[in-house]
Amino acid sequence: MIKTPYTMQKMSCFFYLLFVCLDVCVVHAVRLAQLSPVFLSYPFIFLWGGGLTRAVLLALFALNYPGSSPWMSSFKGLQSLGVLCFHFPAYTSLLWILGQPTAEAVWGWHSWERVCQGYVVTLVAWLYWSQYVLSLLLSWGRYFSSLWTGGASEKPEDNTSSSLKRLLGYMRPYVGRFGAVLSLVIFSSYGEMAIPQYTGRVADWIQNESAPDAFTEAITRMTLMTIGSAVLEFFCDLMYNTTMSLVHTSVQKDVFQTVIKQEIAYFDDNPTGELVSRITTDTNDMSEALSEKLSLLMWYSGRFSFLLWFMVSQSWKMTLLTCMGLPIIWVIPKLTGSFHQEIAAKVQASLAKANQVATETFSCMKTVRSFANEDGETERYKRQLDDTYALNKQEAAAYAASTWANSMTTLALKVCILYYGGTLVTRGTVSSGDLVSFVLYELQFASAVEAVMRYYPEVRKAIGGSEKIFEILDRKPVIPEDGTLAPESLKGHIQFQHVSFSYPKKEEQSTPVLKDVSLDIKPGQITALVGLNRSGKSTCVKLLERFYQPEEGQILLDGKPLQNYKDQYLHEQIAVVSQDCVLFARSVRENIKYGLEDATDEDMYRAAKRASAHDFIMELSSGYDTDAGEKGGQVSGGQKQRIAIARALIRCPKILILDNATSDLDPENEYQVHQALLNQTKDCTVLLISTKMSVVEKANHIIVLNEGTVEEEGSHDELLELDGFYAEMVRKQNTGFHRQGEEGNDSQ
Ligand SMILES: Nc1ncnc2c1ncn2[C@@H]1O[C@H](COP(=O)(O)OP(=O)(O)OP(=O)(O)O)[C@@H](O)[C@H]1O
Repeated sequence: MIKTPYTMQKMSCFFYLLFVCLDVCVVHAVRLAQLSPVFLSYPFIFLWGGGLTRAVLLALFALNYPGSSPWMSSFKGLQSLGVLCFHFPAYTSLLWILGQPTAEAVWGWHSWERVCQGYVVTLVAWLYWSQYVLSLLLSWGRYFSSLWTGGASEKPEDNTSSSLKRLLGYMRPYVGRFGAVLSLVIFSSYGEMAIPQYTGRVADWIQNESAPDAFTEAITRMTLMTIGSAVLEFFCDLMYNTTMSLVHTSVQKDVFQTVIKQEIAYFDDNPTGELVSRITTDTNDMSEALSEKLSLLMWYSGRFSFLLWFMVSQSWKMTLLTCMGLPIIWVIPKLTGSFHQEIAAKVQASLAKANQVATETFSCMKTVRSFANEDGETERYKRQLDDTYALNKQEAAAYAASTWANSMTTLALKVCILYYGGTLVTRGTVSSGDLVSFVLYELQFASAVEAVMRYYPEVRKAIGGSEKIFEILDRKPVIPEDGTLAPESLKGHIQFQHVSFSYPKKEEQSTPVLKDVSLDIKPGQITALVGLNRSGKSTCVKLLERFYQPEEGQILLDGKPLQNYKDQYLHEQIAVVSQDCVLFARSVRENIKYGLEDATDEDMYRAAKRASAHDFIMELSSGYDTDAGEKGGQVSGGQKQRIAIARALIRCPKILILDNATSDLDPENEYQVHQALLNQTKDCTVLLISTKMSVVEKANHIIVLNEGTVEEEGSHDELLELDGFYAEMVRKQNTGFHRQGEEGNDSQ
């Protein structure tokens, strides 16, 4: 017979019904067989054999029935089948091992009541598997065994696990404090058990007033333990939060240190705001989550453990009932809650659409008015609001259902416990005080488990979020190894030999900025580098500062490759003052002595005088202690540039690079600064970059760059005589502006 999809659908509808019918038939057939004289003397063998027969027949049916559900033939389905068929033999065997009476269980397992009970147990087991309770417990076990010991876990690590390991690394120096916190958590959680425990004792005393001291004793103990627990909690919180602040500070410090050591290209690719957010916001979020949620998780875990312990010691049967009921308590509100959330999201989307209509209408008000369509727009808005109202009604119903389901399931569990507890009290297995204590424990237990389930994923998420921080901490800067050269005397002879370079770009193809550039910058001379904007002048300077590496060719300093010099030495010998020089939001003194903490005030005054900055600094409100920073600074753009020049000169560099350094100065000051600089840096190699031809014409040698290549070079006079690119630039700068028509008139 060909099975059409319709036939298959019908068959699958009947699958579970047939499954239950078959199970009932098998159970009753086994029951009849059990009564046969052959099996009467081997009840346990029969019990297990019956379970096996049941499992095999049901599995064969599940695997072969054409409309069988895929879940039933999956591992989880077969696992549940195993629970259904073998939980009772296992339970009965356990009773037998514990020396408990088993006759009722052995001969009564096929009753209707027991069969239904079996289905409930299987359902609870399935809920455990399908929820993350088990995975949560397992992953805890895995974490605490592998992380503290530093051992490798079996599975490949996920991000959260590796981030947690790193975090624990930061916590390790404070292991003593964490140990103390843990002890305080344990003692304080234990103290919290006093109220339910002694309330039970008081209930016992009410029933049986024969021991008059028992009441006073119970109340006294309860009070002392509760106060003790509160005091310990206070100290624990204090110690935990201060320790976490220490951890936070050391993470922040390390991130800052790692970022500052990255290559310059890294700062080109990562906006400053993003880097600052990594150091501040991300670390703050992580530490807040850890301080708040991890501490709550710890508290509730402590409470959970003690509650479980006390509940088991009170009555293991009632504890088992509570544990079986908990998954139902979680799952039903979760299902109704997710339905509510789904509708709430739809309501939000609908509201956003209504807002969009309003925004669009008001922003195009003139168009609406000129087409006299006010009523049309009002109608459109109303239609949108009607949609929102329809969804609102659904949301209200879903919310009510979710709250109702929540309280009903909790109530149902409590009623079950009270009913079962009541029967145990009637049988005399537990006292009524124990039942009171148990009910109070159970109340706290449900909320502790719920809190653990809520905070655990949040803590995991926060730890996983810290992954970005650790990514930065793990990043190795792409910088060639530091050189070893640091000669006592340096001539300052710079050579670019066939240098080609393009800026590293993440996605797009990078275009070459320098193409086969060869330059010879003679020691002790003034060399000017000129060219149109974006011709690559500043790039040459950045390569000299070793911010980037040439792709081809090499740069020599005194005949030796630049990368062979020590980084610190190089930056002491080469001082760069650029147009976009930045002063820090600190005093003028700190700015000039930047990076040279042992420089004397005399050195500072000398450098300031050479940069023509001393006089104006002395006139500032607080002299050298005036704030020179970007914000709130009292110094103008030109003055800032002269302070930046003083900052460069205090190092007595061998090579001075002025990259449009005087562009913010008026002609008078520019002349003064240049004159002072050139007079006082006689033994220095000076590389002068300027777009002003009047500035560069005094240079010993002029190199003209055009679109990343050397166009021409020579002295000012030689280049003028050549009448090429440089001569054209000089001409253009000396020619005034005029309108085209006027040009025509002029020529007439
Ligand atoms: N950090 C960077 N990342 C990517 N491209 C860059 C970077 N810095 C400069 N460039 C590009 O390199 C080219 C050369 O720039 P450079 O600043 O060296 O020219 P310049 O001659 O000094 O120009 P200007 O006179 O305008 O300062 C330009 O196209 C510029 O956009």
